[in-house]
Formats: sequence, C-alpha cells, structure tokens
Amino acid sequence: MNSEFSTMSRTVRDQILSRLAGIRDPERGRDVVASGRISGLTVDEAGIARIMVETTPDRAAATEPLRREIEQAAAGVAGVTRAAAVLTAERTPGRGPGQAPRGGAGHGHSHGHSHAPAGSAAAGSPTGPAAGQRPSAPVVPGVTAIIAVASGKGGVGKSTLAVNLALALQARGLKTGILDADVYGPSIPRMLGLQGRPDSPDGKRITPKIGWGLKAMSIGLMVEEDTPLIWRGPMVQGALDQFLRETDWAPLDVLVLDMPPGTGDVQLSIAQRVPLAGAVIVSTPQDIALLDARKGLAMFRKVEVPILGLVENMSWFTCPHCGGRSDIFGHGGARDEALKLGLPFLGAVPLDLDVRIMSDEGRPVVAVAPESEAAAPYHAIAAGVVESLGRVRREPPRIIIED
Ligand SMILES: Nc1ncnc2c1ncn2[C@@H]1O[C@H](COP(=O)(O)OP(=O)(O)OP(=O)(O)O)[C@@H](O)[C@H]1O
Repeated sequence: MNSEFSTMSRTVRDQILSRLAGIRDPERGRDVVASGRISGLTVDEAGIARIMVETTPDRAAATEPLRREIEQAAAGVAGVTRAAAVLTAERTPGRGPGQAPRGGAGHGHSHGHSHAPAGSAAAGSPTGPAAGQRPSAPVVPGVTAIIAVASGKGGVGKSTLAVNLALALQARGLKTGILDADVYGPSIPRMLGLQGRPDSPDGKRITPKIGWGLKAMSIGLMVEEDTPLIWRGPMVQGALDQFLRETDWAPLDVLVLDMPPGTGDVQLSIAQRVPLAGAVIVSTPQDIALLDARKGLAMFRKVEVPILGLVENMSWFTCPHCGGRSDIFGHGGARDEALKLGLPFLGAVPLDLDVRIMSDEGRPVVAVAPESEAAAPYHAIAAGVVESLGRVRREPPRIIIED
C-alpha cells in the first residue's frame, strides 16, 4: 500500500462522502451516507471512483435515479476522473454461502459500468466484501481498512499479535490504530502501557489514546477492571459501535480490531456489523490440531469476510540458555492447514520470553526493539497482511444487480 497514495485517495473519498451527504435518500428519509445507502466507496490511483449503492433486488429500478444522482455528484469532486455507481444487494434469501462464489458467476454488473477490480484503497466497508449474511455495514469515514485479529479460543496470543502487527504496519508507513473489542479481557491498554479515560472535549466525540504512535481505544479504558463480565456481554455491540463511530480515528490507513476470543454470538455479531476488510486468524499449533482455529475460519466465511491469512503463535521455543530449539506444540500445523485450505500462511512467531515480559510491561517488542530477532516475524506478518489486503480488494466485493 502506497502511503502517499492512500492519504491522497482518502482525502478524495472524504470529499466524495461529504458531497454525497448532501443527497437525500427519498426512501429512507435521511442523506444517503447516514441512511447506510453507500455500502462501498473506492478511489483508485487513476482517480476512478467506484461507489456501491445499496438496494434490494425488487427496488433496483426505483433506485436507479438515486444511483445516477450519486454518480454525478461523485464525478464532480476534484481529483475524480470518472465515477461509476453500481447498485448492489445482499444475496437473495435462500442462497447459502458458497452457492454464489465471490468473484464467480453470481457477480454481474449493471448499467454498463464494468465491475473492474476495486481500487487500491477504500473507505471502511468498501474493502470488505459485505454481501452474504452481512447487514449493510456503516462506513467509518477516514478509515481505509479495518482488519480483525481473531482466534478460535482464548490465550493463544491474539492480543499480543494484534498490538505487534499494528506496530509493524505503522513501521511500514501506514497510519494505524487499534480497537480492543476483547471486552471480556481487554488487554490492549496494558500492552500499550495506557491508563486513564480517553478525552472527550465536546462530550460526544472520543479522542483515542496514543500508545507508541498507535491510536488506541479499549473498553478497558472506560470501565473498571473488576466490572463484572456479565454486564459487559450485552453492552458489547453498543460499545463497539460507539467506539467505531464516535472515536476520532481519521485519518487511518488501517484499524486493527482485537476480537474477543472464540466464535460465539458476540464474535459473529461483530463480524457481521463491523465493515471488515479481512481477518487474520491466530492459533497455536495445538489449537489447529484441536480444530478451534477452523471454527474461526468458518465463522468469517459464513459472513463472507475474507481471511487474510493464518498465523501460528508460540510455534517453537528457543532456549535462552542453550540456544536449542524445541517444537513443544508440534510446530507447522498452521502452515499445513493454510496450504490445505488455500489460505495465505502469514508466518510463525516463536514462544519468546522477551515478547511476554515486554508486552506485559506495556513495552511491545516491535516498538521497543524493532530491529530485533523477536520483532522480525511481526514485520513479515505485516508485509503478508498488506499483500493479502491488496488481493482481497481486487476481488469483486458484492453481488451487483443486473439490469
Ligand atoms: N509469542 C509469544 N511468546 C511468549 N509469550 C507470548 C507470545 N504471545 C503471547 N504471549 C503471552 O501469552 C499471554 C497471552 O497472550 P494474549 O493476551 O496476547 O493472548 P490472547 O489470545 O489475546 O488471550 P485472551 O484470549 O485471554 O485475550 C500473555 O502473557 C502474552 O504476553
């Protein structure tokens, strides 16, 4: 991802969004951005804007005038060489996942606009595939891509990976943030050494905390550590929606979302509601063997969030005294699994005492010792994530309604 380009295209996208915010959605009674009508927006290097306009198959003809109005408004924004708005809809009920493969026969195009690969940058949901069982996800203005870091079960090192991955993305020149969605065990504040409630100068918007250069937000900063888990559950989605929309994230190239561990209703609901560009699944070799990570894969597939790749954490252990390496959990399971499933294998992170001590002290290894051997796997994983993001963006993200 070219940072200069992504900043430029983000500005153009924001201008398009504010122009579109002046168009009233006659069906929904609000402007087309607020009403959730815009389900995707990308601007590529050539200045071509592609806009996805949400409708339902039976309302397609009635939505056509609005589509044209949106297209014309976007075409008038400085920096846009051409604008193409397409009507998109969620898959028709009854067609289960897998029956209309992404990029396959289910994707037509409408109104003579070719559904060329999406551009190399997008705003919020546009990088995500949406469609399938996902409700139309709100755009998060000024945030190019939201990626989830998830695991099939707890304690596999998901938060440690999320923090170090975010820092490694930042080291690549990307403006990066991290949102701790792990409401049951919010560890991001501790790992980044953050304390105290975030500021809210106007009492409405939240100013994210900054930890090692990352914009960070966590429920751990808002509630006392001993808050009973039982009431955290129901407030998860509301809190997350609020953190996504009411935090001053912009401008960001990437927002890393540290998911709660597991694959239950809470996780599914987040995967459905947050406009994710993709997900990174973390597992230990043992966890892969126990199929927990596969459940995570299945969950994201169900809601058609692309899997950016698998990471194997605690892959092997290098003895700090003798330098000997031991594969305590039977290293290599995630790589084999990724191969079998046709997914990218993003890398393996060894069990490293320094990683544990430093992250528990709020001094993540990629920030404190970026050139170290311990930080190297995280940089390689970040490179893989950027590559995967480019790949998933080139795939058609939604079902496009045919004439
Ligand atoms: N590669 C590693 N080497 C050594 N320690 C690690 C490594 N990855 C994670 N840890 C340690 O393992 C513990 C659990 O990690 P972490 O909190 O990141 O896991 P998690 O999957 O997010 O857990 P939870 O599901 O409880 O939120 C932490 O003490 C962390 O420092």
